[in-house]
Amino acid sequence: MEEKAAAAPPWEPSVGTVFRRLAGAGDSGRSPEASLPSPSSSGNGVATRISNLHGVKRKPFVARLTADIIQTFVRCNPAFKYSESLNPKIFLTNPSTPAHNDGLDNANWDLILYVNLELVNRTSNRRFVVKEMLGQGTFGQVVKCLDTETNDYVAVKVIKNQPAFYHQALVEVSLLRALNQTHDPDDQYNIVRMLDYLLFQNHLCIAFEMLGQNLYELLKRNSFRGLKMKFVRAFSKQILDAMVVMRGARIIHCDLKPENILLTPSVTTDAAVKVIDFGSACLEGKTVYSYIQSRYYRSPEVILGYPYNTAIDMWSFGCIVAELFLGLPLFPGASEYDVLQRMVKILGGQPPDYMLREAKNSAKFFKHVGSIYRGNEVHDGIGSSYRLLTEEEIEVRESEKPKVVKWYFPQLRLDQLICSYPWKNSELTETEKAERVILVDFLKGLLKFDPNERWSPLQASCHPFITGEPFTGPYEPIPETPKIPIGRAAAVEHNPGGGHWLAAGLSPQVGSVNRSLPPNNPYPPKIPYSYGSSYGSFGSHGSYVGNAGHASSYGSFGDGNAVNMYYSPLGPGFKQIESSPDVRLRPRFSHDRGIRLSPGSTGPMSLGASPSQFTPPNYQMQIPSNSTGMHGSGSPASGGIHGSPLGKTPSSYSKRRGLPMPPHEYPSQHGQGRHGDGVGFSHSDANVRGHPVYSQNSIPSSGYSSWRPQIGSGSFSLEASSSHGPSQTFHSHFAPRLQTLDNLSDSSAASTLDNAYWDPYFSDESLLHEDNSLSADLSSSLHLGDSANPTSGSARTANVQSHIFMGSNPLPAGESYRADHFFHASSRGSLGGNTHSAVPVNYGGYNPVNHPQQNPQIRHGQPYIQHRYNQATSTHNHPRGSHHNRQPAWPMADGTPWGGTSGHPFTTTGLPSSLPRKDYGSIF
Ligand SMILES: Nc1ncnc2c1ncn2[C@@H]1O[C@H](COP(=O)(O)OP(=O)(O)OP(=O)(O)O)[C@@H](O)[C@H]1O
Repeated sequence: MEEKAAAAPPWEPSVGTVFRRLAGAGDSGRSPEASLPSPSSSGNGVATRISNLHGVKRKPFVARLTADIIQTFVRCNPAFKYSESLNPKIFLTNPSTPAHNDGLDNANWDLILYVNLELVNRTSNRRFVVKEMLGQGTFGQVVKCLDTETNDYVAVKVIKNQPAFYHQALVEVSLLRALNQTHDPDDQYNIVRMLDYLLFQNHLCIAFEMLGQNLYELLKRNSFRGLKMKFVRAFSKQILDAMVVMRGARIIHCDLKPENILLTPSVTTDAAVKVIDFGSACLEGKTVYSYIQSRYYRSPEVILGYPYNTAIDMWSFGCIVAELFLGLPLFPGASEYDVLQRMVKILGGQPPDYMLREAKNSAKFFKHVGSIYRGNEVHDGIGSSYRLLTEEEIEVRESEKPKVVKWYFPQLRLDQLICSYPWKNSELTETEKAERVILVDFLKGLLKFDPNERWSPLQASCHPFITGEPFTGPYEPIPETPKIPIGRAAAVEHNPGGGHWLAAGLSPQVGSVNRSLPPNNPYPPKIPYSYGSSYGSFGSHGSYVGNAGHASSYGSFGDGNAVNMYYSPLGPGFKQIESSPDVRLRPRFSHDRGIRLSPGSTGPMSLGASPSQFTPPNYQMQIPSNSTGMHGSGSPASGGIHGSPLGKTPSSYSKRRGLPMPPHEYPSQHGQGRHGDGVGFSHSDANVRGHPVYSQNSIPSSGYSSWRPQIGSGSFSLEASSSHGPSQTFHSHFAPRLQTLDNLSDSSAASTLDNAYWDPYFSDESLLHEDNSLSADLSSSLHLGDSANPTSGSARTANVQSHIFMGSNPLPAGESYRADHFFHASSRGSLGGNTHSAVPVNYGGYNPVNHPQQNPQIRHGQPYIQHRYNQATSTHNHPRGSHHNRQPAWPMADGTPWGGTSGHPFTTTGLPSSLPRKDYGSIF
């Protein structure tokens, strides 16, 4: 070779051998050797060595040393053996130190996830290969996974291995399943699709379609400058569409906020979002928890401890819309008091007197300054008998200053705030001014203090801000149904223990009134219209006493005389997944499927006080009154926890927000979340919360005698009746068919509880001694594959016998929602011009949920990979090719930036770290 090289010109490859093109893909049909020079021609054996590597030489050198390194090694050394199991694991969970569940979980009961771990649905053998962390929330971790069945990426929520999380996640599964399959079967209404759910290593895993970044991140990326009006409108409309469907299904989301609105992948200029996270949701009429919604988005009625319904979501929605425009939260209070005073200042009113008179927490925030005369109530606060306490008064009362933070925008009324944004001398066009006037009018309807006056999603959908119709003056929605004010139809008693009893049948909804369409009803009867004032059981403060393996839902509903209680998340028809993933939580009672009260029973739920939305209150009714409680010191429900173990952990907080976690933001550590709310925290309340003991005197003495849980009698039985469930006619096409079930009580149920029923820390060993009879019979519509946990015995086997209650198709045969494009991103919404292809508002046949069909493929297809919290770059290409790796919709594909307001006063790229966005009140 040296000779040849010497002979050849220096710029020319010597023999065309080593530099000669090797056999490759294009050489098909030729043997690799055929394309090589013969050893004799090279004369130096180089080609021989090359030919020995013919298996790998087709690939670029870099590939051979990276992606094909194993093959290369094998070629070099046939004795080389590769085993994936020997790979060092790339852990995604933090901390990744084994602590529970035979080493599978960390100290937070999170499954220790690592790259390429396969989450297997044992029933279907569908596998989800973990790829990377997407986010961490209250319930566990959300990871991006490769669905080996479809070869698409999906987002899998891996729920913590804790009973309360598990049960609440079941509710999420149930509600989403109902929404997806029954109410939005064609994926038109901007609600996230649930693809599968399974049980893996004692963790409930829920697979969702993969979505993009959330609206909070979007605002953040826009330096909190707010979005262009056209995007505000487009997103508002889409969220409203989802809310119309949710309300139709009587589902209260309970945690609407920008973080739970995710962008869908966008390949066009259209901006599309979907609502996620039904982990806090409940059915209207089965509202159980009083401490719900994230603080900034928390409605006045929730803050005040007043019965609530789907109107609380409308409040949150109003906050979101304002935030999308302003770029900053409208009521970023550091405590509930702070939020309230911002509401009062910005909106120029206060909650109506009837609400303040009846709400449990009124005295924490308001001072009664005069006699209450019926009919003398002015809801805007003028002439009210109540006045918001000053900070000084709160301080005197609570012995500590209320938590308040400075305002990040001028203290202006809503209209000024919107119309003068960005609050410096900037020229607005006439169109912009007019658009803002419409937006203000829109927001005013959403942010009405009185939930009975607050617009419904359907009413809001008809507002000119959404429809693009000419705005001729303050919008007057057409009434959807005769109003039965929340709370007015029912007496409210204050539980001496701090609980809040909604007496009188638990539901003020008079079914018969709402069963008929109002004569002037402008809407076709496709959407339920009568739930506005229904709320049913107002079990506001169930203390955590554990959840012995039953879905935590119960609540009540009824019309007039009947009250139905169920332990099922979806009420009757939803047979609880009998077994929790953890054997400790397996059910002990067979009455879990439902409890029906006898007609006329109007007993309140026996609820103590709990700050947790997810506090399962049911067993409170079954714990002997002399019980000292079973919260061991290790139990999250014990002591200072005051309720639920569903604590937002500091880690999840900081991970999601990238913000420091102030001590008061640790509800699970310090008790009940409320604690973090400064004035919202009541010590007396706290003493009651979390007390597991059923207390007779916590039940109002009068009027409820017809219903009592059978405590200590060896049974837990309630009379059943099939005649007073809500009738089918009560629900329209969208509504879940709340069928009644007979014989749901079981008098053979045990009456006593031991730690295994409720104490998440109860020893596994104890359970080994127990019989297996409680292994659930897992054959039903909820198929949770058994845990792959090798320790899973039969007792752990969690067959699920669950008939998730599904209504029928929401639309009558032959009817379908219009599929017109409702939103065109390229359009410029302008006043009165109807330039954004608004749905023609035809009150005679208006369908409020017209949905864009512009990107059907993206609703089903997989989006680009958007990293939200770790912001890491994906190393995993989508297996299906480039169209799955679309760029994020940032800016819009047509180059339109999201924000459009110049001269925004904020230069920060984030909210001050001292300003946590929420206190996770939705959980606690
Ligand atoms: N379908 C999805 N596609 C992409 N990312 C998702 C999806 N669902 C959830 N995520 C990500 O995971 C995060 C947590 O999800 P989710 O809100 O459902 O959990 P959570 O435990 O209920 O959270 P939170 O604490 O906000 O209540 C979300 O903020 C989002 O970033």
